[in-house]
Amino acid sequence: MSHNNAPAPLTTSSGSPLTGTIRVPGDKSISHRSLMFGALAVGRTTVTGLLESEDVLATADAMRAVGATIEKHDDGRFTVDGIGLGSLLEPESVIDFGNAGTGVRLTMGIFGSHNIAATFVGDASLSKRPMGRVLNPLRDMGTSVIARDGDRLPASIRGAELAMPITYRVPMPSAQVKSAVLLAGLNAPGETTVIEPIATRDHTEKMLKGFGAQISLSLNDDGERVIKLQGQPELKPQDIDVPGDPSSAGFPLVAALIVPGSDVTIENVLLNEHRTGLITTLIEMGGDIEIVNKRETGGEEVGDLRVKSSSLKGITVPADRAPSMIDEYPVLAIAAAFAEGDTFMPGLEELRVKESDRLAAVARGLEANGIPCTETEDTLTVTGGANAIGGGTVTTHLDHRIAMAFLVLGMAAHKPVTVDDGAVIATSFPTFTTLFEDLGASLSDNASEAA
Ligand SMILES: O=C(O)C1=C[C@@H](OP(=O)(O)O)[C@@H](O)[C@H](O)C1
Ligand SMILES: C=C(OP(=O)(O)O)C(=O)O
Repeated sequence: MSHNNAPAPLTTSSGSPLTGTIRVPGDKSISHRSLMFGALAVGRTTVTGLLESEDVLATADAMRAVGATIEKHDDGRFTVDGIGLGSLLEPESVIDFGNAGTGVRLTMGIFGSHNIAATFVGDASLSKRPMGRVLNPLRDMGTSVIARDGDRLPASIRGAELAMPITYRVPMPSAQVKSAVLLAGLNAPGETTVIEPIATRDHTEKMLKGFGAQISLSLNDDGERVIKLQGQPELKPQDIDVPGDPSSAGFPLVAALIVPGSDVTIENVLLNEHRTGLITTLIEMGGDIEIVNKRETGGEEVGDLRVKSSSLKGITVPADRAPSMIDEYPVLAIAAAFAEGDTFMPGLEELRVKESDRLAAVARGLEANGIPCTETEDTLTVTGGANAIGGGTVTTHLDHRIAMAFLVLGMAAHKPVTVDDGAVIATSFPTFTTLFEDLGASLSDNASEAA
């Protein structure tokens, strides 16, 4: 896991246009859930296109620790032989989730309604992140918790003998919190209700339905989403084909827009409506992005993105779009650095509790590279243009998206850009370097040589 890897500085510099056709690895959200739901089903689930990143592999280990058998086969497929809901074994040792917020929070939900004890740890980044947002509703369902001050990791839980179904209104826009409550509700007798005032990614709902759970969605009088789950279903194994991760696609997408003369096609990208905010925003900024070959696989829309370098203009990004592009703001800020005028991004409070305080990390990184920006508690404004930029070293704070976003900056900036730790990229996008080299980008792990 990334917290065990030595920091490895990485530098990018501008050079030739980016050209070619690529595929980004499988979607991280769907990959985590494929392993979790496969573990809760009785029988064999097959997963093709699983993202083999550190976060997802930590989830595989966690599911093995409660009795699932997860294997990779020669053809690249993974199989998950599930133990079945209600039959989880007690893990024999501590569960280490490394850098993975989704992994630990959803797993707390699953374990929290089983009568087992488990202790969770993570790296320095994950140990700073708030876990109360999932531990509080779990407490309401009967889970006992001992956690570090502020409900941080390390944390130990013991699930109730019989979990109580609850009705829970999610206080912040978070698919992880929604999912943790629903997953705990799976092993609670009766109906668990989650009220979601602001829509977030719906992979848990869609995939649980595919695995045979009874789950329904309606809108209440206030227009809030009401999700109802009937507890204790028998989950049936599935064959899952994981589409390309739109959050990972954001990096070649922005790189192709800002590196002059580029023409890149990214195939097989997930186009779930709760994940496409970045594409919408970049098109509004003047980006030449064509969505072709739209099709449906496994209940999800996918398509190919053809993107050519473009003159961008600054815009105001609607705050209510944030949940559909929450992980993409660091790379959007890089696009904004090349756009004419100001790009104003409101509604960013959740960025403060990601792998790093992403609002601050982005602002400091832009400043280190001579790009004017203004940060408030929950907004970022970037003043773009074609001025001399780059030349800085960016502190990544164990945050893969900060590392990748600023490496994209270096591909188009006047001077090379160095990130202090490229090893963190393995959290979500282990093929990042080779994929960009295939497109013609210039990356170097020797900062002095490149600079
Ligand atoms: O449910 C998920 O798979 C995710 C939800 C989001 O987190 P929040 O729910 O904390 O916003 C996102 O940032 C994360 O990368 C993946
Ligand atoms: C926020 C992220 O992930 P997680 O919360 O799963 O660590 C991310 O991948 O940008």
